[in-house]
Amino acid sequence: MAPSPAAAMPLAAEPDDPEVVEVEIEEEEERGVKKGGGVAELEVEGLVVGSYCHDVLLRGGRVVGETLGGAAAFVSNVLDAASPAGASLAVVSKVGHDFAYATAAAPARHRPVLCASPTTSFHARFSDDAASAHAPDRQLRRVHACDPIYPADLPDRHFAYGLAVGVAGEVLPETLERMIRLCRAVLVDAQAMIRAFDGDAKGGGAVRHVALEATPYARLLPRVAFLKASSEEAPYVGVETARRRCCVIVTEGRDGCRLYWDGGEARVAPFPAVQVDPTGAGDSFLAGFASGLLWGLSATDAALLGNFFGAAAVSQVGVPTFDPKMLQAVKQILEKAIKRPCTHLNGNTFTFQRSNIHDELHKSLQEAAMLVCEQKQVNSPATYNVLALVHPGHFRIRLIPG
Ligand SMILES: Nc1ncnc2c1ncn2[C@@H]1O[C@H](COP(=O)(O)OP(=O)(O)OP(=O)(O)O)[C@@H](O)[C@H]1O
Ligand SMILES: O[C@H]1[C@H](O)[C@@H](O)[C@H](O)[C@@H](O)[C@H]1O
Repeated sequence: MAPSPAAAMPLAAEPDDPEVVEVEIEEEEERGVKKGGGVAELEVEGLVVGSYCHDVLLRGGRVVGETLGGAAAFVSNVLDAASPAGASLAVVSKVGHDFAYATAAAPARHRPVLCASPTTSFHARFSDDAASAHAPDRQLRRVHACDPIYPADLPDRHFAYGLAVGVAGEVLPETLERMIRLCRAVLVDAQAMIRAFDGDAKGGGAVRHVALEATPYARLLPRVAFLKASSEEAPYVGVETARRRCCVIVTEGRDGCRLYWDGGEARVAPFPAVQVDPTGAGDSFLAGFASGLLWGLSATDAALLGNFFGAAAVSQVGVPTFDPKMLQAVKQILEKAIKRPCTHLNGNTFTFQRSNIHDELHKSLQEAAMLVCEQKQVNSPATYNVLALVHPGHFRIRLIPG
């Protein structure tokens, strides 16, 4: 189906909510918005909720790598790198005293809350068979579960936007509800809502999916702006029902993604990548997408930025390091394409239509993506038998020699 003309997406909070009116006034005052026609650079704060974790990567029964994980780690990495000037981030994440990435050279970017329970940890068992873009590429097992994130753990202030990105059921339904009240637009990763765990008392067990409709999160969907699911998760989300309540984005691995809203849909093309580790692709996609919205792009155009950062994520093991020159090039492309360096996520509506800069933006970002691929090949002369090719100098991960 061809993308439809502009469609309107309501705010996360009800427009007649007195809290919203109050926020608008406070926001204007806090941001020093110039009145009377002056150009204003808005300051926008986002809220990311979800815990960091330890990821242990296994192949053929052997541990081949240990990395910082958790969607919040990947998401904040991209948002910090790609958001326009004036955008900042608060991250609410819980870890145990065993957390291994607090003091490393490239630590978790935002300080987590320390708990008595151990850090959430996952074992990701990769198969040797080449996975299709739509098939599961790994079996996940939760080994430990840290404490949930409660509504009271969220900061007591309002945010322009929020990302609910749990990995182990830690974003409770009541926490998501509080996020919806605090944030003007909320983006949710389906994995925060539909994961269930076969388990023992310590939280260990295989990761399964349950139907979103059967969870307490389902009633919150009409107040969510965007719901992202992988193609493996999409059947549990029920795209046809969900798209009537919010915009649903289904990521399709190396095939890019599709957006579904009430009244239209669009396919957004992928970028080239040499995949070494698929972990965090969906997280990086969601953050790239959110930063595209912050730059003022329509949802369909913003998904290009999602695909770009999804491709960048699979090119490295663990939380990726971005080349500053690549980031500069991306920001220049956006500044040139948008011609209006102001943040937009606090607008009243989102638009979905593919704009007339879509193809030009795709072409320019494709050139930046090629730079990433070429640079990677120059920097990675050695072939490591880890997940495929691995950057030997990557310091955020501990690779177990083959
Ligand atoms: N091999 C690839 N080549 C190019 N882009 C990719 C590739 N894999 C993923 N991407 C990009 O990343 C996005 C998210 O990937 P995917 O659909 O695999 O998410 P996911 O299964 O949620 O990932 P994960 O659970 O590993 O974080 C895709 O929509 C695409 O834009
Ligand atoms: O670090 C990863 C990542 O955040 C993935 O999005 C999630 O699916 C995994 O459970 C987690 O271990």
